[in-house]
Amino acid sequence: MAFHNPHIRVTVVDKDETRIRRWNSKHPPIYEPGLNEVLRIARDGARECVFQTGRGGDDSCASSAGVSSECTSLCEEHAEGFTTVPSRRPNLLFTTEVARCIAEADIVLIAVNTPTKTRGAGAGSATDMTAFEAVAAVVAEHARPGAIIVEKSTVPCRTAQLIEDMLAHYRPGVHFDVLSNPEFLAAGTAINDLLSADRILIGSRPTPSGRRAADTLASVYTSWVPRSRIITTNVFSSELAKLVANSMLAQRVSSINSVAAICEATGADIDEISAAVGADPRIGSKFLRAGIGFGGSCFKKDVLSLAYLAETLNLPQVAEYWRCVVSMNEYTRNRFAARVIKCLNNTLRGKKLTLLGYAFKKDTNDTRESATLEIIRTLMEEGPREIAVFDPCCNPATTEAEIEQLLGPAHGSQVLKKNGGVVHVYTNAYDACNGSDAVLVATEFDEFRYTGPGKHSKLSTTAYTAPLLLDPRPFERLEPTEADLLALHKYFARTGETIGSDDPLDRFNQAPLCASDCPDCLLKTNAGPNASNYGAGGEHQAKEYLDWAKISYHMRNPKWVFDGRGLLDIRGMEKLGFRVETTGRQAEF
Ligand SMILES: NC(=O)c1ccc[n+]([C@@H]2O[C@H](COP(=O)([O-])OP(=O)(O)OC[C@H]3O[C@@H](n4cnc5c(N)ncnc54)[C@H](O)[C@@H]3O)[C@@H](O)[C@H]2O)c1
Ligand SMILES: O=c1ccn([C@@H]2O[C@H](COP(=O)(O)OP(=O)(O)O[C@H]3O[C@H](CO)[C@@H](O)[C@H](O)[C@H]3O)[C@@H](O)[C@H]2O)c(=O)[nH]1
Repeated sequence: MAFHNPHIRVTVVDKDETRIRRWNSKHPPIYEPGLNEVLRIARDGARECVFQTGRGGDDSCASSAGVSSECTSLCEEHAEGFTTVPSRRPNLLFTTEVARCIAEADIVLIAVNTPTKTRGAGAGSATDMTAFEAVAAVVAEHARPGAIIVEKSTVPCRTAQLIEDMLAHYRPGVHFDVLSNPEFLAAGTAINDLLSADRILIGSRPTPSGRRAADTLASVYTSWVPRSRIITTNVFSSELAKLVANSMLAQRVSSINSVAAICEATGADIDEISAAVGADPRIGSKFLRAGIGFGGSCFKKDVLSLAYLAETLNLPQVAEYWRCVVSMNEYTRNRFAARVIKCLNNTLRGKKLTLLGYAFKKDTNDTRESATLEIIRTLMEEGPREIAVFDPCCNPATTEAEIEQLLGPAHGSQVLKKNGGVVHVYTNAYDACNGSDAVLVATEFDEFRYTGPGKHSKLSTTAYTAPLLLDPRPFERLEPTEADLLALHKYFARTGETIGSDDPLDRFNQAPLCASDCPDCLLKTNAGPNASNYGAGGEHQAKEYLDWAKISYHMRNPKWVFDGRGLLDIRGMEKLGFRVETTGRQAEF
C-alpha cells in the first residue's frame, strides 16, 4: 500500500519493540524475496533518478541505467530521450505508539495474530481472539469519528459484528464503518502475491455508508490492482471466504498426501498421478505436491476454526469433514518419520541424521508449524547421536533458540548438542551432512534439488528472482509508476553494467543501521566464509544446487536419503551411491 501510494502515509504500529526496531533497521525481522526493494523505497524514500526513456543507445553522459559519474545532473544536450523520476519522501513508518497512530488514521487495518486457542472453551480449534479483541478495544477508544476499521487478520465469521458492538459500547452515537479485507499472500512469494494480486476481497455492510467505505479502501488498491480484480461482498461472506480458501487449499494437500500413501503401497507414482489429475482444468495442477504435509501459521488454524464454527452451528458432520484434513496432515508427517526409523533398522542409537530445511516452506524464514520440528521431536525419542539441521533462510542462532524453547529442558532433557543434547544447527549444508547416516529433505528449497549429474552448479531461480530478460521500456505512461520502476530495477540488476547491483537506478537512500544485537549482523560476523545461510535480512540468494556427490562422499553407508518433498532425481541419486526413499513412491531396489 505504501509503495504504490506515495501520497498516503502508512504507519505500522506494533507493541513488540524488538520487531519495530528491526523494521527500522537494515535487517527486518522477516525474510521475503523482493521485500528489500519495496521497503527501501517506501520506508527510506528515494532519490531523483534518470534513465534512458527507450532501450539501448550510446549516450556519453548517461548509461542506460543512469547518469554517468562525469555528468552528475543530466546536461541539456542529453536531456531529451531521458526520463527523470523525482525524489520521493518516506511514507512508510514503523512505531510502537499504538494509540496515537490509531487516533490519527483515516483507515485502521487490524492485522494482529489470531492463533488457535490453547485453553478454555474450544481449546485446540476455536480462534483465540485475545489479541484481536484487545486491539479492537484500543481502536474503539481512540479511532477518529468516521474512521474506517478493517479486519485484515483472518477471523471467525461474524467478527465484524463483534467490532461494531465494541464501537457502539465505547463510542455510543459515533459512526464507524467496519470492513473485512482478508489477506491472501503466501509466505515466500508475498511480494509477488501483493504486487500482482489475483484478487482483493472487500466485505462491507450493504448500506450506502458501508459501500462508500468499501470504495474508499478499494481506491487504495486501485493504485496498482486492476478494478476488475477487486471483489466486493457482504462482510460475513468475506470473513468466511478467507477460512474456506485456506481450508480448501489444505484439503487438496491432504488429499494428495492420502493418495501418496496408496502409491507407496502399490507402485503407482504420486508425481505421475498429480500430473495426470491436475491436467483436468476442473481440478488444476496447483497444490497437488505430495510431501510431509502442510505447515505454516495459517492452514491448520484456519481449518480448525472452520470446523469449530461448524460445531458451534450444530453441524457435527461438517466439522468432522474438515477435521479430517488436519488429521490426515498429522498422519502424513508421522508416516514419514516412521519410515525413516524403520529403514534405519528401528534404531537411531549412535546415528547422525540431517534435516535439510527448517522453515515450513521454501524462500521464507517462517518456521511456524514447521513439519521439521515435529519430525525432530519424533527422531529425538529414538536417542540418535546427533540431529543436524540446516536451513538456508533461517538464522541458526534463532533456530537453535526456538528448538530449545519448543523441545527443550522444560519438556524433559537437554536438546541442543552444546548443552549435552543432540540437536545442532549448522551454517552450511555440507557440514550438516558430514558423517551423517541419513539426510532428510524437509523443505522444498530449490538448492536442495538434484536434477542429474554435473547439473549441481546452476540454480533455477524463484519467480521473484528469475532473470528479467526483457527491457520493460518504453513505459505506457510518461511518468513511470513504481511498478514500472521496479520492473526496470529488476531488469538492470540482472543485465549489463549494473548486474548484481542492489540499487541499479541509484535511488536508494541510506538504510538505517542495525542495533548491536541484530541476529543477522551477528551471523555475518560469526559464521565465517563457509556459511551459506543468510538469515532474514540477507536476501537469501543461493547460486548453486547442492553438490550431492560431495555430500555422498562424506556420508556413512548406506547413505540414506529421505526425500520428503519430491525434489530429487532418484536414479541419479542412486548412481551417486545413495539409497533413496521418496514420499509417494516405492523404493526401487
Ligand atoms: N502470515 C501470513 O502469511 C498471513 C497471511 C494471510 C493472513 N494472515 C493473518 O494475518 C494475521 C496476522 O498474522 P501474522 O502472521 O502477521 O501474525 P504475527 O504473530 O506474526 O504478527 C502479529 C503482530 O501483532 C502484534 N500485536 C498483537 N497484539 C497487539 C496489540 N494489542 N497492539 C499492537 N500490536 C499487537 C504482535 O506483536 C505481532 O507483531 C492473522 O490473523 C493471520 O491469520 C497471515
Ligand atoms: O502442493 C502443495 C502446496 C503446499 N504445500 C505445503 O503447504 C503449506 C502451505 O503452503 P502455502 O499455502 O504456499 O503457504 P502459506 O504461507 O501457508 O499460505 C497460505 O496461507 C496464507 C495465510 O492465510 C494464505 O494467505 C495463502 O493464500 C495460503 O496459500 C507449506 O508447508 C507447503 O509446503 C504442500 O505440501 N503441497
